[in-house]
Amino acid sequence: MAESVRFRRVLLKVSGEALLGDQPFGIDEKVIDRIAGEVGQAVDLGVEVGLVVGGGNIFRGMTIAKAGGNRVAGDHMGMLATVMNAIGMHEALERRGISSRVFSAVPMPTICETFSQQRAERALKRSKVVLFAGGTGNPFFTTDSGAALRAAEMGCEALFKGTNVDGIYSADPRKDPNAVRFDTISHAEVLARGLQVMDTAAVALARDNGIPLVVFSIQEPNAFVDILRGQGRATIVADE
Ligand SMILES: Nc1ncnc2c1ncn2[C@@H]1O[C@H](COP(=O)(O)OP(=O)(O)OP(=O)(O)O)[C@@H](O)[C@H]1O
Ligand SMILES: O=c1ccn([C@@H]2O[C@H](COP(=O)(O)O)[C@@H](O)[C@H]2O)c(=O)[nH]1
Repeated sequence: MAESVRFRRVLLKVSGEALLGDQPFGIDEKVIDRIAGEVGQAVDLGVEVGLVVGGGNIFRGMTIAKAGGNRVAGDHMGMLATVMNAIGMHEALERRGISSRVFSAVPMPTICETFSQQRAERALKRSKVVLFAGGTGNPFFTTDSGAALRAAEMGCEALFKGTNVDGIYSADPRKDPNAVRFDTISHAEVLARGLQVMDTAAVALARDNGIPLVVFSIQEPNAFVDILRGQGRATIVADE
């Protein structure tokens, strides 16, 4: 009999920064291989997995904007960074024999497929991991928003954010040693308190579509699968 899991279809957002490992830039092959393996375990549990990888290990548009440059051009570069990471993750999955497809919000047909909800749906139903690259395809957004958008479009039961911290705190735990961690919190409270672990647009989109958020440390080996099994450490964001 199939093992029971909390969700049957999820969107996993992995922050680009998490792929750095010990490096200052780019992708640590050991890290991406471990994450690919954990995604494969989720598929083996019968979970349909959509995957969004951020671009923070390569480029963020705000870097250019803060230096007085053109934000739109910077965001275009950031979106391309997310495509690079998606291709890297696709390779890592395929090396492990985990079938996956890359759909980009920005058409680049010689490199990967252009996003189509219908084709992504068919791929998920066939137990393929679906990588959503290029964020929303628009500047002034982030991959958190892209992940919330795809989670809504694909009818995901939860949006997992795998990041460098083990949940949502009352303040950024990397800056405030007195920050207090939440086990559960509502979307409304995350927004009202201005908690920055995910961007506001993403939290609002998840709230409006009744999608719970699960914030956990992707640095913690097996956390993703443990949480799917009803164990593991995470902050759950859900309506009261
Ligand atoms: N209230 C909070 N609770 C938890 N983390 C917070 C909070 N406020 C800010 N953060 C910070 O938010 C970060 C999460 O964002 P993350 O690094 O995953 O960025 P991202 O934009 O999603 O991904 P990328 O690295 O691809 O740009 C954490 O590392 C944490 O330091
Ligand atoms: O919809 C989107 C998604 C992303 N961007 C740009 O890409 C970078 C990297 O994404 P992160 O979410 O920060 O990892 C982001 O900083 C934006 O510059 C975008 O423009 N639109």
